[in-house]
Amino acid sequence: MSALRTVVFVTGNMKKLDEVRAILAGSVEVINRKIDLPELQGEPNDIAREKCRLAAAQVGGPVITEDTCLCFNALKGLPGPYIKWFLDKLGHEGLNNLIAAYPDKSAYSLCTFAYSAGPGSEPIVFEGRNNGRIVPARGPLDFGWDPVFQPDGYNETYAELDKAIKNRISHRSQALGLLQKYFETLDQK
Ligand SMILES: O=c1[nH]c(=O)c2ncn([C@@H]3O[C@H](COP(=O)(O)OP(=O)(O)OP(=O)(O)O)[C@@H](O)[C@H]3O)c2[nH]1
Ligand SMILES: [Mg+2]
Repeated sequence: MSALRTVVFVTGNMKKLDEVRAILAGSVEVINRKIDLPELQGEPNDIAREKCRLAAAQVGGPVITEDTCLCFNALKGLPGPYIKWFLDKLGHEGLNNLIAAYPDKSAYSLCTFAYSAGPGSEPIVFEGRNNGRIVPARGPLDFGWDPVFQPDGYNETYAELDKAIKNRISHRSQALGLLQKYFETLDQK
């Protein structure tokens, strides 16, 4: 049996790390470097690539990074990559209030993983997206905006869903599925 691939995941967010480890369990071993990387402003894809370039330079080897957005359709995709600061300042109720004047409560969670083979090596990105809607907070409050995001096809918010179900359907697991496929192509070379 071949040894598990090992990757360094640069993130300051231990909740992300837990989910990534759970989703990749048995296929990839994830080592964490806890660096809160500066983030460029702009489109999610560009933010994800730049974050990965910085991470590869700091670590001096192959890395993955991840950037998560929560996008409200009524606001044409905002707060998007700025959700961390909106959540921090406004809280769950404030996120609901942002779209109170709009009948459209639909939203999507977007996760962009980026992989760089090392310093100077152009990052490759893998995107996962899950559609849903913004609801008043329900469920445990231990991870970000999970209590206000209800994925399509479910009566529960991400926070209320069993962790195994969230990890099967989430933005994060879809993006990681693509990353895993990419790693498989590398293994075949
Ligand atoms: O309820 C949630 N369910 C999720 O599945 C999820 N994934 C990320 N987040 C939050 O959304 C912002 C993204 O910002 P972000 O991508 O810059 O992350 P971060 O700064 O925390 O870590 P990192 O940039 O060091 O990796 C941060 O507030 C994260 O806590 C989530 N909240
Ligand atoms: Mg961040």
